[in-house]
Parts: sequence; structure tokens; C-alpha cells
Amino acid sequence: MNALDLVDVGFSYGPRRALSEVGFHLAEGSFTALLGPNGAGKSTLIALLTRLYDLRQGEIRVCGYSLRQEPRKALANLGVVFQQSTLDLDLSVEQNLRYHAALHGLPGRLASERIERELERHQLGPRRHDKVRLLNGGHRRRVEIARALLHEPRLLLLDEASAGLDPASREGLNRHVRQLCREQGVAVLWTTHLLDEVRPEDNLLVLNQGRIIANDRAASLGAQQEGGLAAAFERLTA
Ligand SMILES: Nc1ncnc2c1ncn2[C@@H]1O[C@H](COP(=O)(O)OP(=O)(O)OP(=O)(O)O)[C@@H](O)[C@H]1O
Repeated sequence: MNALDLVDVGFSYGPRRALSEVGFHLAEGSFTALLGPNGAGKSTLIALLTRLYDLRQGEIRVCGYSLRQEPRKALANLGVVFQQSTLDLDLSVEQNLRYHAALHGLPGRLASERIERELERHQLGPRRHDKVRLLNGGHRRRVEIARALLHEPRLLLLDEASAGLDPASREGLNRHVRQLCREQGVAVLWTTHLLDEVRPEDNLLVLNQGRIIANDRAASLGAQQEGGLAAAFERLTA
């Protein structure tokens, strides 16, 4: 079963069309980069996937559950890291995780076990009692990812997760998420407008003006154009 299926999804802000006939499938445990220039429709798509906006056109299924018909089951399989951080800066790393576990209704002991596991997995153990305010951008993102995985989703959405990070932290985060995907079998949808975050082996979706205009291995797309992926992306989004 796929981690995510989108079929003919559309969305408009009043008369302004933001998404048209968007369709794609993400296999379980796969890493997919969703690349699009500013205004392509990435945030709108994330808002539909997280049910911030109502889906009126098309179908979205998370692990086979329709977002419209079985939203609770669909969302139980979804973890999200939003573009804007939603951590409480004045709570510690551990308190932020505990708060989220409570929101998801995880009983105390299970919450503690999962928190320990995520702290370890994200190498955050030594920082557990630090207020989030004291962490650098890369570590804050790790806390958000740890938090998003507490309820054991099968699909993790990261919306421009590397925005605002310095190059070394960006690279570290990118590597970390790929490792999670490989080792834990969580499917990842990584949205970005930065081409250098895409690797040749990635599944690549290119969104432009609300439409998916490419869906292929990054290496295959790059091979189709002299100048590689950068030239292909430029041509596609021109
Ligand atoms: N609240 C809104 N009202 C009207 N139009 C909107 C609204 N939000 C977005 N749009 C338009 O919808 C289109 C898609 O925007 P969206 O924010 O989803 O793109 P994006 O790829 O996330 O861009 P960015 O990387 O700049 O956030 C754009 O043309 C944008 O101007």
C-alpha cells in the first residue's frame, strides 16, 4: 500500500487557481522531494494534506485512508513539520515532546518510552532539559521532527524544513531525514525551492503554477537535459 495517494487534486482561492489536477503516489518508506519555485502551490498542497484547508476537489489518501472520509485514521498516519516552527521556546526539549504526546492522547508510560526513543534517535539526549530557546536552528528542527514522529506516523511531511538554516545545518538535517527514511521505513515528502537539496537518487516531483510538471528520478530528469538537473528545472519552470 502507498503512504500517500493524490488523485486529481485542485484548489482555488476565490477566482485564483492555486492547484490543478495534482496527482502522484508515494511508496512506503520512500524519500520524495517536492520542488517548486515560490508561488508554485507547495504551501497550499501542505495545507490540504494537513486538513488546514478543506479538500473540495480530488482525493487524498494517507496509508489508504481517505482524508475526507476517514480523517482521523488518515491523520494518525501523518507527521508534519511546518515551515514556521511551532515549538514553545520557553519549555525544555522534553517538555515540548511531552506536551505533544499528551495532545495525541498517549498514556504516560508509552509517552515516556517514545520520548526516550526519539531523544536518542535524534541525538537530543544531552539537550533534553534545555529550553528550546537555547538551541540552534538545526537542533530545533530535530526537536520538531522527533515530535512529529511520537505517534509513529508512516508518512512525514517537511515543509521547507531547512529554511533559515546555515549551509552546514541544512546539509546535516537533510542527511538526518534521509537516514530516518532508510532505517525506519518512514515515507518522507520533503518540500523545498532549493535544487541543491535534491540528490540524484531521489524521487522528484516538480510543481509549477499549481501543476505537477515532472515526476521522475532526479537523475533521469537531469540526464534529459544538457546542463543536468539545474538546466532541466530552469526549462520546466520558465
Ligand atoms: N490566501 C491566499 N489568497 C489568495 N491567493 C493565495 C493565497 N495563498 C496563496 N495564494 C496564491 O496561490 C498560489 C500558490 O501559493 P503557495 O503559497 O501555495 O505557493 P508556494 O509554492 O508555497 O510558495 P512559497 O514557497 O512562496 O510559499 C500563488 O499564486 C499564491 O499567490
